[in-house]
Formats: sequence, structure tokens, C-alpha cells
Amino acid sequence: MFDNLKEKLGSFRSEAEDVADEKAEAVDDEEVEAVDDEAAKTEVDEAAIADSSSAGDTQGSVDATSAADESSGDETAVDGRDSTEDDGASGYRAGVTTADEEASSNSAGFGRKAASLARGKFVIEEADLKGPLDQLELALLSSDVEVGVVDEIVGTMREELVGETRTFTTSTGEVVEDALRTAITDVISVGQFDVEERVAEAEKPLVIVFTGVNGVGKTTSIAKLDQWLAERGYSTVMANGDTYRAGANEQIREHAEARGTKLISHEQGGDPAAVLYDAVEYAEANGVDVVLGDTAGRLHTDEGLMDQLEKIGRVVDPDMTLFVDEAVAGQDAVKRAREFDEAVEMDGAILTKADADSNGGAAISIAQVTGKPILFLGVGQGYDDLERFDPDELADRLLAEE
Ligand SMILES: Nc1nc2c(ncn2[C@@H]2O[C@H](COP(=O)(O)OP(=O)(O)OP(=O)(O)O)[C@@H](O)[C@H]2O)c(=O)[nH]1
Repeated sequence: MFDNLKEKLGSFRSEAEDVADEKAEAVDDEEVEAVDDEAAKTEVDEAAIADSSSAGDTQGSVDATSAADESSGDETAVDGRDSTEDDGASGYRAGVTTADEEASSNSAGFGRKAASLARGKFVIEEADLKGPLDQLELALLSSDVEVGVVDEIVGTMREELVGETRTFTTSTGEVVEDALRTAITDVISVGQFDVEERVAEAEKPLVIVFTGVNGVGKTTSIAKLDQWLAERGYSTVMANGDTYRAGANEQIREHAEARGTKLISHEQGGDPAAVLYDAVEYAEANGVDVVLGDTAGRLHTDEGLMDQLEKIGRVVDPDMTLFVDEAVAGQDAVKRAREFDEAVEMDGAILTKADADSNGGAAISIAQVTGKPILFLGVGQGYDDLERFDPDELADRLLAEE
């Protein structure tokens, strides 16, 4: 699932990490020089103290005592600066307070360690990242991510990485990974809600209507959701609101029988709103928790069919309208999601055939473009091939090292 995208994100990461590493090393070297200077200075000071103390004059002894006090009492003595002074180098000074580090305070090794691990502050300029960010932009576009969403992700990456970075002690690899995780999670988690909680809290029967174009997996998704709900203890009834297509009744009946779920259907050519109405009445009369209403596959431009959908809305006032489309349709799925949402407001989406999609563009784009979340991913033809869409999990998956 989404393998191409994952691979492209991996290439971007290594390029961006290389840039960050180069910058970090450059700053490291400056830090080492600065720390070495300080260390050399301290060495000279201490030598001077030792000299004056061995000279045996009273004043020299006093000086030596106060210097010794200072070096044991003031942990910042190694760089001779006030420990309370906050000039951005406090991380460095915190790093020199341990006994081990004090012991090696005269060595360049100490300086490098303190500077790179504790201070770890460097600046990446926009120009440094131009190459990697251009590469990221292309990678996302070629993975069918919608252009506005690409801008959003690249913009977040720029914000996270360019300029003076936060002081951190993690590796540059982690910094780039964190930025990418933030950028991706920001766009895919738009509008997310806990669908299980929503079902639990809803007044019953809860009516869910499924819309979308032909053949994308609406009916299969209804059967999958039927199972998902049953596993959580909810009773269901299916309703075939696709009175348009010949064979639609047989198709959904097969699923209903396989699932052992009651199906309400009318003759082909009947009024879909009437089918849904009957299903809601059945649910009310029989204490059924959820009505799952199929509808005919349609384009948002099919006026007659869109009117039907609007009538279903008026007659049964669904609690949830779910837009179903296939991940493999990429940008087309994103465009249709936007158009359907404008025509009949949807509450969320189910993205089917994610198992067959290596690009991931629709999965990344739909929430940001519509403001409505992807709630489930269809990941196969079996009834249990339905995954709750979890933005954090998807980001983890996309960023996982092989
Ligand atoms: N690989 C894979 N195939 C799926 C998935 N979901 C549905 N399918 C397959 O897609 C095909 C079409 O699914 P349907 O459920 O009939 O699609 P539909 O949208 O109801 O189609 P119409 O009723 O013609 O509008 C079937 O062969 C399903 O098995 C999925 O998540 N992964």
C-alpha cells in the first residue's frame, strides 16, 4: 500500500538529512573552535594559578584557594562565564557540568561532544533546502497528491526546517522525520472524528447513506461496515437505494445473505427515498441500531440522480453521508470528493482499493481538500478488509524505515 509514495518520501528524507548534517557539522566545527579557545584559556589561567601558588607568597595562596573554590563551586568555570546568563549557550554549559566532562575539559573531544550533543543548534537557510524541497514537491505531485495539498506540505516543511531551528539534542535524521510527520499528519487529519464514538452516542437508528460513482466499491464497503458494526455489537439493516441499475438488488442481496443481515429493497425503477424510509421504519420497529443505505452510482453532474439523493436527504435525514471512492483513482477521486461534498454535503469518506494503490495521492489529499475526513480504508475484497483510517498510523507507515 502506497509503496511509491513511501519510497519517494524516503529519498527526500535522505537528501534533506544530508543538508541538515552538513549544516550541523559546519556549526559543530565553529563550536569546537570556540570551546577549544575557551579550554586553552582555562589551561593558561590554571597554569598561572599553579605558578603563583608554588611561588609561596601569601597573596598567591589566597588566589589559588579562591580559584579552587571557584572551580568546584561554579560549574561554569570551564568557560569562565556566569551560569545564569542566558545567551542560548546554556545547553552547552549544562553539558559541561558533569564530573566526567570536567575531567576532560582540556581536550578537543570534550568540546566536540558538548557542542554537538548538548547545544545542537544550527541554522538551515531556505537556499540549503531548495533542492530537497523541489524534490519533495515533484515526488508528491507525481504521487497524485492534489496541488494545494502539495503546497501545504512543502510549506510546513519549510516552516519546520528553515531558519534557526529549535535547540535539540536529537539527530538531524529525527529532525527531518519529525518535520515530515508533522507536515503529513496536518493534512491527513483534517476533520477527523472518532466514528466509533459517533455511532455509540447517536440516537438509534443511526442512518448512514453511501454515495459515489459506479463500481468504486460502495456495496462491498456497506457489507464490510456491516461486519465492523456487528463486531462492535450493533445490529444493522441494509437498504438498497440503487433502484436504477439492473442487477443492483441481486448484488446487495448476495452480500446481505453472506452477512446474515436483513435487506430492504424495492423493484428496479422504484423511489430510492421510499426504500430508505421503509428501512428506517423497519429499524425502529425492530430495535435495529444502524441503517446502511446503498445508492446508485452517479456523477455529481447527473441531475436526476443527484435530485434523488437530495430527496433521500429530505425524507430520512441521514445521520451520516459517506462518500465512497477508490484510492487508485488518485486525483480523480479527490476531484469527485470535492464535487460531491459541494453537491450533497458529506460527513466523511471511505477510500477503497488502498491495497492496490501505490501512490497514496487520494489518501493524502481528500481530507485537506474537502475538510472532511477519510474514515475508513478498504484494503481488500474480504469483509474484514476494512481499516479505520488513523492519521498517525498512516504517517508512521509512510515514514517507516524498511
Ligand atoms: N482490492 C479491492 N477491491 C475492492 C475493494 N472494495 C471493493 N472492491 C471490489 O471492487 C469491485 C466493485 O465493488 P462494488 O461494491 O460492486 O462497487 P459499487 O460501487 O457498489 O458498484 P456499483 O454498484 O456498480 O456502483 C468488486 O469486485 C469489489 O470486490 C477494496 O478495498 N480492495
